[in-house]
Amino acid sequence: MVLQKDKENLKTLVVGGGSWGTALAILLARNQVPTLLWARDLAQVSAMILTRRNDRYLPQVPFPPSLEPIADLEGALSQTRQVLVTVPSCGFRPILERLAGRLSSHIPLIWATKGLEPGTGRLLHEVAVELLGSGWPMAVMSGPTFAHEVAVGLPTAVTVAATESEIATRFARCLHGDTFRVYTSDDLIGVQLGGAVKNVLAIAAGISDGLGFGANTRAALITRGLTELVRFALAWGGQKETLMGLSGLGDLVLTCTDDQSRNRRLGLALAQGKRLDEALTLIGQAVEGAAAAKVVVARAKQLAVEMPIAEQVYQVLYAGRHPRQAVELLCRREQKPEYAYMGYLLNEKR
Ligand SMILES: NC(=O)C1=CN([C@@H]2O[C@H](COP(=O)(O)OP(=O)(O)OC[C@H]3O[C@@H](n4cnc5c(N)ncnc54)[C@H](OP(=O)(O)O)[C@@H]3O)[C@@H](O)[C@H]2O)C=CC1
Ligand SMILES: O=C(CO)COP(=O)(O)O
Repeated sequence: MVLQKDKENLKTLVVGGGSWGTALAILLARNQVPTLLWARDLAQVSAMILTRRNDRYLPQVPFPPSLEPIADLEGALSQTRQVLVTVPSCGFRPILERLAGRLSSHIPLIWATKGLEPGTGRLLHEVAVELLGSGWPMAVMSGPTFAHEVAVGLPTAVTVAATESEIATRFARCLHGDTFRVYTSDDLIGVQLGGAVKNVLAIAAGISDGLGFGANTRAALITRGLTELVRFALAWGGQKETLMGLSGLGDLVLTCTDDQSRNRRLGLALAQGKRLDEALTLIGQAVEGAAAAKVVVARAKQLAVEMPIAEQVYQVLYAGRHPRQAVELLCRREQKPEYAYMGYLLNEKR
């Protein structure tokens, strides 16, 4: 149990001043958790101190009094009781390399990043274990959460999975409030894979809608996408219940169906004939599914898991396949029983 007094003692450092880091810092501070928000760009930090908003990534949402933007990462670490990393997956290792050696061993590391390590395809907790050591208290939060909706206080629910239940419970209490609900879990693998793979599938949903296909197609993509996600996560050691929960199905539905999603918007732009680099520049924010498509497809091959939708997204992004042809190829796949993947759901060996 974390009392209000304890929350006030749980000064939290949010590392990453993008839309998600800012929304979470606002949420924590609104819950009376003293919160430091670090961004790598000094000019951005100075502007946030001056205007008490993040005009670059989350305009219109004022900072609560207990939120303090900060430019000195090392100085911030010396004051903090827990660290929440919110940079995109490409920045995860570099940030942890800066934190390692400066972070005291009892300070939990939590991240809200959704992705695998670009290049290696490793889970982010594997990167964290490599850099901080295996006994380090760590947790990941994930779920259906658009930053703006969280920042303005619309009701939202997430999952926090941790190496120790006490870490998850303590962090959950810091986030928990009238409009924010946190469920805890011990399935770090499942929670991370849900967040990483849904981004790839949201690109597929965007492509489908951008091509003018209908609600039937979108529902089929989400459902068959979930099948791929479950197969992949079970083969990796995740738990099926996790994939049916907020960090799996919940986030998949959210991201595939609403244009607040940057991954979905990437798919829409590709379907309209934009090149990948053009579309990414236009969106101008983290689009994790673009990097995730590469490593998810490579990992699926290693694990001998079929992921036809992710494979087609990869082909459109990196092999010049026309989006319309990708959809045709998916439809023309050999006929099979819907539950051919049931062995995975029952945790049977293939
Ligand atoms: N936005 C959302 O609704 C949600 C996002 N997420 C996840 O959160 C993560 C961050 O996304 P989000 O905040 O939306 O992204 P944004 O594009 O809004 O912001 C990215 C932020 O990360 C910073 N950054 C980028 N690379 C590095 C790096 N190498 N080192 C330090 N900082 C870096 C950027 O700094 P600069 O401005 O200087 O480039 C910027 O502050 C992603 O994994 C995303 O999937 C999860 C749930 C919801
Ligand atoms: O993760 C998110 C919602 O849960 C944000 O989705 P996008 O990164 O696609 O914008």
